[in-house]
Amino acid sequence: MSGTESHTHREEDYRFLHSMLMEKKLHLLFKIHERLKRFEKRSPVPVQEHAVSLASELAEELIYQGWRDEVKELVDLLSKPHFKSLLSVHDAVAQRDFEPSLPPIPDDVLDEDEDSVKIVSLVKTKDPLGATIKKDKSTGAIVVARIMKGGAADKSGLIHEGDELKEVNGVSLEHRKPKEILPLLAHSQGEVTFKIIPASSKEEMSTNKKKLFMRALFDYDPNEDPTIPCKEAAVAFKRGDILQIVSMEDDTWWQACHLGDSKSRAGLIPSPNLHERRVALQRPKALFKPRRVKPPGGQPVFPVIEDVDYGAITGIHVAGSRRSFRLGRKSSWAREAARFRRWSAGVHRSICPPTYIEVIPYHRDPNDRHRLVVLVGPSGVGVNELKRRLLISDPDRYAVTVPHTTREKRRQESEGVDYHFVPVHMFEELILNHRFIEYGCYRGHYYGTSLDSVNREMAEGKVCLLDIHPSKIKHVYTSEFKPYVVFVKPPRVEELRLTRRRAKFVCDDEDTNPVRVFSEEDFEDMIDLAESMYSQYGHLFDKVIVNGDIATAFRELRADLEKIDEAEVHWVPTEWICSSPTKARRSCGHLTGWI
Ligand SMILES: Nc1ncnc2c1ncn2[C@@H]1O[C@H](COP(=O)(O)OP(=O)(O)OP(=O)(O)O)[C@@H](O)[C@H]1O
Repeated sequence: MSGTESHTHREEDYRFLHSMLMEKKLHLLFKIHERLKRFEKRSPVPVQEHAVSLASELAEELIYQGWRDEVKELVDLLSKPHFKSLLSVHDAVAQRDFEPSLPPIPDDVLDEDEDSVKIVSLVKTKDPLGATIKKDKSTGAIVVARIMKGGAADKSGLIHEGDELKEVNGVSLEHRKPKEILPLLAHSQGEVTFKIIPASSKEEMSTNKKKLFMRALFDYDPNEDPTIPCKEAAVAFKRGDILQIVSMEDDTWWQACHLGDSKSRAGLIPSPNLHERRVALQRPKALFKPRRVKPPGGQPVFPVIEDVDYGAITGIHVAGSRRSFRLGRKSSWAREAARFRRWSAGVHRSICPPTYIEVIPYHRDPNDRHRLVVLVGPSGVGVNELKRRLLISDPDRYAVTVPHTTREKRRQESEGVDYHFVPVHMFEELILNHRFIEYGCYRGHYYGTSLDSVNREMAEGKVCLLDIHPSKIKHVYTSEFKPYVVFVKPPRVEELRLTRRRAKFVCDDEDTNPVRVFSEEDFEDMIDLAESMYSQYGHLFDKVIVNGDIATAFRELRADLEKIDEAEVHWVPTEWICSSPTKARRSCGHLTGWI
């Protein structure tokens, strides 16, 4: 009370406070509180757990002690129902009988390499467990999506959001859909046993960087590297290999091992910084020296010409088929300019070369859309021919997009089959809204392949075959399309001569001879262009098919596409699946700039 005086100005307040603090009940409450606190500190354990039987034994004993008043009183006390109930509650608490009885953990439940697995048993009442589950898109695992406050799962404190469910009552949940699992839970009565990988242990794993994978975007051979600190400690790899990164602590040399080889010792690989520095130091080859060229009869211009190799009209399709007029258009002037483009591309690449891209496994659900198949290659190499053969081989499986155009519909053509015929203003609106993957203008008319046309085929459940210039891959390099990029490469010139003897291709309509055979120059251009495409965009290619003998190339392509479609795991860029960048991606932040 002395402490309160300065704060209480009014007499009545003071009196009220005084009477309250002097209240006997309040003092008793404090005493109880202190007792409980002391009691808690002692953490009492029951003296024994069978007070009920002890009391009845005692009562029996007492009977033989003769009926003295004290004995009689004690026997009366012990036989009172309230007292008996009190002892029985004591026993229940002492034996922790209020908790559900759980079955013993089966012996075979833990695999040796699953040391982070947790077995959780809950007693299920009629009420639901109070948790929702979902399938993790990237891993295919069943994970706890939400825990409802106050539900059985929440009260148990044993299941948490993000936990991966491996088994329910001994039934494996692998390859199961959430809707197949719910009945499993609904029908369980009494105890439900879960095998769980706790979310916390998964986080630990990722912070330990045990599960960080990168796809190599360049070839590395330690035997050719004079700067490697120790050749024996290095790991060789090829472009496209998946590496498990185990340490990024050193700025110059990372540590990694090949996918599936994690049990063996990790080795050194060049860090992105090191590889970039090295490439930047390499001087562009003298072979590709830029030259000023003059267009025929025109002003001398600096030869930066948009898409000379591909013509100014990339992306013209006739019902999804390319027209091969591009080679035919080439003049010696255009050829010279193309050479400059190759040189400048080489210089540009040497400034920011591709190094690694973080990837994660994507488990494709059979109900998911097929991946988009992108076919790229130099003009005339046979992309169209391969696409045609795929379509004929299985028209129910494969499809191509219907292009848009602003030109007049011809008599034999149908809307939505040969083209989507649209007015110019609509085409330009689609351009402004970035709805085209590729578009161009030819003889005063627009032609283009839209994202919507690809989506349409994919939504039909078809494997959509898209044939675009590699510079346009970036428009479909997203989780929505998950493109699988096939590069069709010409064989050596001798084989081209042999295989293309009878082949003809469609040239520019303005050409005197719109359908003509390949010339030596065409072969040279095709090989040159393939080389520059590979060096500039090779990091985006998932598969390279050499189109020498057409039947062999077609068989290889079809088998590869079937294999991809059936594959359980697809290693795809992490950013297609996860929205938040990991530490690793932050350290390779320039990766997104590559495409
Ligand atoms: N492996 C091959 N052997 C023989 N001829 C081939 C082979 N591949 C393609 N051809 C033929 O070469 C010509 C050009 O092929 P195609 O039209 O498929 O090329 P493309 O890559 O689609 O070129 P563009 O994009 O310029 O149309 C066609 O006559 C085609 O039948």
